[in-house]
Amino acid sequence: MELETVSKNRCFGGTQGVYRHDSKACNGPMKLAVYLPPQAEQAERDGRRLPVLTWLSGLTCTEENFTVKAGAQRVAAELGLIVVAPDTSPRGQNIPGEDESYDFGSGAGFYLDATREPWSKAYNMYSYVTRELQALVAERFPVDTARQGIMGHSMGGHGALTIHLKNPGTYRSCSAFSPIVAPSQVPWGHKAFGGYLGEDRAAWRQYDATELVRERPSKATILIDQGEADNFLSEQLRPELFAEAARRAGQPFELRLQPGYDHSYFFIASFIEDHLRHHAAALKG
Ligand SMILES: N[C@@H](CCC(=O)N[C@@H](CS)C(=O)NCC(=O)O)C(=O)O
Repeated sequence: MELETVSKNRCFGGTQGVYRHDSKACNGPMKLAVYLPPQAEQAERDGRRLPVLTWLSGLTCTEENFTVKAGAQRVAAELGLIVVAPDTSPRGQNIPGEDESYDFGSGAGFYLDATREPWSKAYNMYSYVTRELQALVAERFPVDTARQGIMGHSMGGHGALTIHLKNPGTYRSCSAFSPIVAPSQVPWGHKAFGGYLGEDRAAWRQYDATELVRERPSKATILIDQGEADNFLSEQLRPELFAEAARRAGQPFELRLQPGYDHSYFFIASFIEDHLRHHAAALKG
């Protein structure tokens, strides 16, 4: 698969890269950021492979927000983790309404495969992340596909939880910041799922972490951080709904409520180290 280099910068002894490629699932060019820790060069020479984490960002983000704001590289370098951060939606599809709101269309792919026209021709972020990006990264970087984790923020926290619960053998570790845990029950989810999937609520269940955890809890311990001063907490995020369903289903998890923290990347930067260590420990060996 072709991968065009947009930029490359030395960072904590490794390399922060940004790349572009043509995506089938998203019907056009997609960008992604990949951090290679310093261990990657030696690993490539020795034919060894490193664990990889996929980060999924939230509404309005591109591959850039996490890369420049979370400060994940220092600890990823220490732990020898490759970190991949894709864009959050297809771009430039010329679909009416695509760029009208921050919570639908561009920047708001919701990590699902749309079934409604015209969105279904491009808005296939679930297949993009779990198949196309997966294959591309495995082909182009020294990643150990048996040691993969997934994490994300807000809409990307929803993506991380649902993708882990649907593919626990591939994405073996999971964590989330301020995730949308029950999209079927909150306004962001109603708008996105209604628009991409239609009004048949049965079709929504496969992309709702609170529904999924009831039916198929995983064995991994899911780490969730949530700021208590997050403006979206009570209307859109509602982590208690997931916690209750997870408890009943026997899903191991740790939900940490962090006093004073809001929804921003300042919150993510404050706790990203814990998340990276959580994944590294789960993917060890
Ligand atoms: N634009 C929206 C909020 C969007 C928002 O908070 N996006 C979060 C993810 S849900 C984000 O990460 N924004 C980009 C950033 O902070 O760099 C609003 O003003 O209500």
